[in-house]
Amino acid sequence: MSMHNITPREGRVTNHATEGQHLDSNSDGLYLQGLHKSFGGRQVITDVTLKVEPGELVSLLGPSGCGKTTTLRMIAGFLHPDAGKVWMGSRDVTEYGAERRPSAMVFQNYALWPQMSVERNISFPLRVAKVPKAQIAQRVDAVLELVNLTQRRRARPGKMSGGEQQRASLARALVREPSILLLDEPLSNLDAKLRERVREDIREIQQRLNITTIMVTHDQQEAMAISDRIAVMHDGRLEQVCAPEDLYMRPETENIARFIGTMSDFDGAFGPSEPKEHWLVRPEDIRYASEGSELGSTSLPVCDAKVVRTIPHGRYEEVIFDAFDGTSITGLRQLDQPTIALGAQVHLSATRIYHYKDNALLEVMQ
Ligand SMILES: Nc1ncnc2c1ncn2[C@@H]1O[C@H](COP(=O)(O)OP(=O)(O)OP(=O)(O)O)[C@@H](O)[C@H]1O
Repeated sequence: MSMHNITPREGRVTNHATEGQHLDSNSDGLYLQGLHKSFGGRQVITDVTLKVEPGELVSLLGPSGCGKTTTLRMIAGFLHPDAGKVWMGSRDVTEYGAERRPSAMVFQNYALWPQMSVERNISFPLRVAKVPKAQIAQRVDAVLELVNLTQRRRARPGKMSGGEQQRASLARALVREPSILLLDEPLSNLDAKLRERVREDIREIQQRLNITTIMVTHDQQEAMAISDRIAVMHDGRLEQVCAPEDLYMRPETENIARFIGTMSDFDGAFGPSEPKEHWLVRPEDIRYASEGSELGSTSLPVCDAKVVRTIPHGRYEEVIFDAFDGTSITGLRQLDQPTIALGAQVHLSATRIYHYKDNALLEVMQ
């Protein structure tokens, strides 16, 4: 990637329409090979192996404390693994410090220097690296344009919005022309509305530069919205690495099934004289019929329950059922479906159910 050749395409970030011009990309792939890390005798990363293709955006997703940041810091070169290797392109960079790696990181808190203008902040890494002045000016201009901050180049971080600070921090990482971009919870300091816009901006820039990117997040919607693939971590291990839609439709472990979206426990039987079995089910897959009316044909298990709560969400409402064994099951009612009274007794079934044993997916029935 060559910053001074960047010709922005149409988009919210740049507002310049020069569609059709492409960048040369020297984006590196990333390969994490069997990473392990312990702190004070406690193992926090176990055998993390992950291959990221050049130009791909992969999110590391998982609950707090699962090891996402530790993994990112080992990729960046701020932390040395106890075992395993980090490859960038064809180079083993495990023994390199952060400054020798072809990667750059955007920090969660932006880490901008308050006393410096945006352009001084952005040019800083190049001044430290003693890049010739004319080249610095060119590269800073290009990257400011890329993140749409040209008009704000003389502003200090304290006078900028959260979104602008985020873009300045992204620009400071990109001005080094890294071949791998590392994002540590890049949107967590922004309010909900801005977060959606900035995440689209990040994706657009990432795709325009075709730069290999690893993003740490605990926000599944964020990961779903912009990732090519999502790597889900649990307790220091990678449990599943796949496209966002596969993660939702086919969670390979019970941990992930319960972490992504909503899953209810569903104890149902295939027939009146059949034993009950334990399943997991998504709200949109629940079907209900009030006592005395037919559920329609279903080959999947059925159980009895009553409506205990409805939660409006605008276009639809969540319906919370209590099964008679005490479990709570969440279903949905679209606004064009008949209303359902609190306390109503219903039969429940599902169009798709998941069966797990010892955390592993055994079968999906539909
Ligand atoms: N320098 C350290 N010394 C001791 N323990 C650490 C250190 N850094 C991380 N840990 C521990 O390692 C585990 C993984 O932490 P890590 O920050 O990687 O998780 P995370 O998934 O990024 O969580 P969060 O989303 O809360 O940032 C946690 O239990 C944490 O307490």
